[in-house]
Amino acid sequence: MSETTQQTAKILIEALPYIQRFHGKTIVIKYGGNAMIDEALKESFARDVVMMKAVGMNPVVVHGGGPQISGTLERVGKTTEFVDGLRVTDAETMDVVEMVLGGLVNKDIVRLINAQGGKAVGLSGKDGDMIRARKISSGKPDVDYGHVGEVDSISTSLVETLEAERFIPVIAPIGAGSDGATYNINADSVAGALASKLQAEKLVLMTNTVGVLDKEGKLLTGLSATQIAGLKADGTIQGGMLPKVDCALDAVLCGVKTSHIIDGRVDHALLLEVLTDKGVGTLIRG
Ligand SMILES: Nc1ncnc2c1ncn2[C@@H]1O[C@H](COP(=O)(O)OP(=O)(O)O)[C@@H](O)[C@H]1O
Ligand SMILES: CC(=O)N[C@@H](CCC(=O)OP(=O)(O)O)C(=O)O
Repeated sequence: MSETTQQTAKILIEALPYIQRFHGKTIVIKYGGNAMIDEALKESFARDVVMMKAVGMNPVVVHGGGPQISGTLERVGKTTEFVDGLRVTDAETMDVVEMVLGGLVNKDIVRLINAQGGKAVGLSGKDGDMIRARKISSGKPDVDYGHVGEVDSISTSLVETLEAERFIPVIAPIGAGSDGATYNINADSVAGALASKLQAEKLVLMTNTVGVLDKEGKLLTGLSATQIAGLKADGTIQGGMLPKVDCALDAVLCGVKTSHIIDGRVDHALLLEVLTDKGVGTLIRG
């Protein structure tokens, strides 16, 4: 047998303990809009999700689509502003967010997963009364976030029903408020809250950096709550990385075994994280 054949067998067998450990376990994956770069990468993401399902895990996908929302807003001539990583969302912007996230982006991911042989079901947080949201305050007197919400409560019965029937839930981060309004929720926050409620084995946040970087731009492979507080205080962690580390940390503090921030621009990053010895990205500990 050739050396490469042996190497292939070694790589395959390396996955065995992970397949055994994660069999029947829920893994919540946040697929960020910045990681949806091209068709080939999106296809390999979909293949990874289907592979996870095929070996007995329960992947649940929560997706973003920030750049896709911004692109559509630009096309209709509407400016958009982020404050501390969250999009200020007036009523008109909310309509666009719901159309882009709940429609285009959601159905694109569903299509990709189904094309790989999975059975994906696209949902927004409104379906099955899954996500109840409440308006958040920016804490700044001059910034009204409008329709930006945070998770008030999550019902997991729909996700659990889908999991039991071997479907793969694909969820857009939109919630309904008890005030009748629709809310735009940061996708990382939805993924974190859902992972906590499901007591998931893992939360994997896929983004467009190799992980959390220090002041010199070097990858931090592991982070504790104390280290995160320090990096936030000195401005090393900022913008979109703020809600990401916050929800990754909240999730592990609420019982999710591990949270990971990984580079979604790398082909098969998800599979490498879940099924191999190679730690990729940043691991968040409680
Ligand atoms: N310390 C840091 N390490 C890595 N990225 C950081 C850091 N601080 C801020 N960022 C920024 O956060 C971005 C990731 O957040 P975001 O753009 O919201 O991603 P996503 O769309 O995947 O949710 C990175 O591309 C980077 O510009
Ligand atoms: C309140 C808020 O900022 N919501 C996000 C929702 C999408 C998202 O989180 O997308 P990414 O994960 O691709 O950044 C937004 O409007 O962009």
